[in-house]
Amino acid sequence: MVRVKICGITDISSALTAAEAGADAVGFIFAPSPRRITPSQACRICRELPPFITRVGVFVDAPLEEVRAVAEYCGLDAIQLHGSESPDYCRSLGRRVIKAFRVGDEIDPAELSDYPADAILLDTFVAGQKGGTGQPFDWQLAAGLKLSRPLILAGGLTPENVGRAVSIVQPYGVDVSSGVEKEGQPGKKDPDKIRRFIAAVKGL
Ligand SMILES: O=C(O)c1ccccc1NCC(=O)[C@H](O)[C@H](O)COP(=O)(O)O
Repeated sequence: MVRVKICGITDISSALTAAEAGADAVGFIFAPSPRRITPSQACRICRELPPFITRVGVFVDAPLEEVRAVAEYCGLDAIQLHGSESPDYCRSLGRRVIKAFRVGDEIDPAELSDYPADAILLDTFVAGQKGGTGQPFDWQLAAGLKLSRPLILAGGLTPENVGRAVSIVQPYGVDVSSGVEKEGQPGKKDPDKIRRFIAAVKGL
């Protein structure tokens, strides 16, 4: 079954809605973003979540020590990197890592395969934005992609389009942020959209 990560969580209620609806993971943004959260807020949410939900921290070119400290403090299970972090940076983290690559007109499978992450996330390239763009890329570019690590599809997914995206790309998992938010309110999740997104992926 395709796994679901609900990203850009900023409050306990949305985290619990995601967990109850069947999300496998939730994400916290520790980088400049309208969805940015402080480590102490994220820590409080992590403590309220039930077991078996993966807690993911999202960072963009943050100092290694900062990432390690936040991961330890919040009890994060995985780190998601959305910047230009080097392979050595990734190895030095000593944690499970999801590396985001932003897709424009093409995908270079060798670049993805060479990076020492536990999973590869494909997101949409939008100049000046590191993530949470709400824009899809051409899913055909990722159709048939053979990687040695799990592939997570992101970028502009919604309850309405995720079923088609999954059928084309057949990813290990999907990741959504703005597609499950209240209209025009970045960081404010819509419980109904969260439920409909997860149901669309898992056929619930
Ligand atoms: O969501 C953000 O604001 C963000 C900012 C900086 C780096 C990463 C960010 N989000 C990471 C995610 O995992 C998002 O789910 C992913 O980019 C997809 O976003 P969306 O297109 O809004 O569903």
